Amino acid sequence: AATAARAATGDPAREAGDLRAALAAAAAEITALAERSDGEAADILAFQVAMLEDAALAEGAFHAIEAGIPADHAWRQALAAEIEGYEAAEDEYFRARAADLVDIRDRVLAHLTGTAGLDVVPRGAILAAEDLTPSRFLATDWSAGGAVVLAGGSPSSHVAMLARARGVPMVVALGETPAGRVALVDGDRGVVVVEPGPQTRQAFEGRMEEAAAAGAAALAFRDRPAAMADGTPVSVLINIAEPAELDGLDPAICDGIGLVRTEFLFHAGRGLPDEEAQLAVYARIAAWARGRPVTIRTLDAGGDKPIAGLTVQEANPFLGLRGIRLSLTRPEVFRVQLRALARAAVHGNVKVMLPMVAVPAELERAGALLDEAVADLKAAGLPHARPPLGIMVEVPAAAISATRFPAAFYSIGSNDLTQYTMAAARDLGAVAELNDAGDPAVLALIASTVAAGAARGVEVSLCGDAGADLSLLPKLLATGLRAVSVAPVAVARVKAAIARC
Ligand SMILES: C=C(OP(=O)(O)O)C(=O)O
Repeated sequence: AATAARAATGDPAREAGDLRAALAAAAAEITALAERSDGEAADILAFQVAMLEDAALAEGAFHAIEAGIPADHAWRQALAAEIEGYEAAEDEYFRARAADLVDIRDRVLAHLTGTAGLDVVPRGAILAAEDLTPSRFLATDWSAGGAVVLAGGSPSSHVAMLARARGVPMVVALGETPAGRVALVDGDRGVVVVEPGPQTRQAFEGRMEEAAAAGAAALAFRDRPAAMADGTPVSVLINIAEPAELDGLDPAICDGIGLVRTEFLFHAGRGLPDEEAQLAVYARIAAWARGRPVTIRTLDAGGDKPIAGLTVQEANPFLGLRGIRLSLTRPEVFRVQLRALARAAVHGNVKVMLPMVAVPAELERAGALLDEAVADLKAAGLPHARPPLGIMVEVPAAAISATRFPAAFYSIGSNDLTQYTMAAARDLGAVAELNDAGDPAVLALIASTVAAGAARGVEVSLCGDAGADLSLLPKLLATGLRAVSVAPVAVARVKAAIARC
């Protein structure tokens, strides 16, 4: 939130009004939080509300606005001076208040820049909870840092995957959380140290420095094409779950986008997105890649990804009406997405991918609907192209007999393929050990999919989290796999690991 851009109105009266509204909204938000808190947390929040309601805090900002400075800049400048003052204080109590001011600054900025509604996790804070939904995670601004510890959950759940993609340290299935206490979160080892002593802190800081150094060394690989030790090229693509992940990212670091999860469009809480709204997003993503392939997955709702107005409650949601099954039962919704994708195809190298395909008839029916959408667009004179149609291989039935599917490409969804092969739900900590993508049974299905791709002469990539598991990469490449799609933050270290294979 502290860095989001805002378009200034150029009118000091409106800018002042916007700042007043943002101050009031932030105060109301913190008051509501304080009402749900107790102890020290409630005291800190009450202090923040008092600061916000003190007219002196924003006085400098309102003067700057009168002089023509936009509201967000004026507020940032005014707070910078205050924060500096507190940071320089002799008294430890006052120094500690600087963090509260940073929190207040960011909340008000979130309202000014339209990212309000996002919870801002302050620097160094750990979110402790029983569990966390993917949409709640996405509604939180992690740009300042922060970590998550969960009493429940599982390392292969969607929320864990989102945290990995954004580099947010998360430890799950703790049984209980250290709420309200000081802790160190070690996401690499899955360890939380509560009330660490000075030696533990020092050792931890040393490891953080080492990790930063290893990350810096891997960075040298990020901008080059990936190749194994003997020079064999390997494609490294990226996965994204929302277009904001592309902001500031250079497409030259990857060979394209191997997976765009489109669920974010349907989570916005404004009903199902229409064709124009979808087209705008897909076209933007396609154009970003500058000619590189962009594989957009059709809606993969259901399972642990419920969508209001679309999915239904089921006893076994992972085995139910999800992915392509749901799209085929709601053709009026599916058609809108297919039309938007065909229209976006003129903006770049778009490929369309179907999730949860179990039988060839699903691919055939989706292909017929895509053909219909293309014919309608042609009749309406709208620019379009027919994108190649491929499938996710994530149901064992498809992996065992992939050659039966006349798909333009295969993309192995190792997260779901693992849960279905091992019969171990990806969101359940109790069976997390069984949910192992490196199990020989899962690797055998990956190898058979790679062989099917070779037999049919179509591309095979892997877009599940296994692709970024450095200890698993050598085994994946040993199956003949030559394309992986990983979170943007993982590109450098995956390329570095491929070079060691
Ligand atoms: C990439 C995958 O899809 P998702 O994690 O979005 O279900 C997968 O199952 O491996």
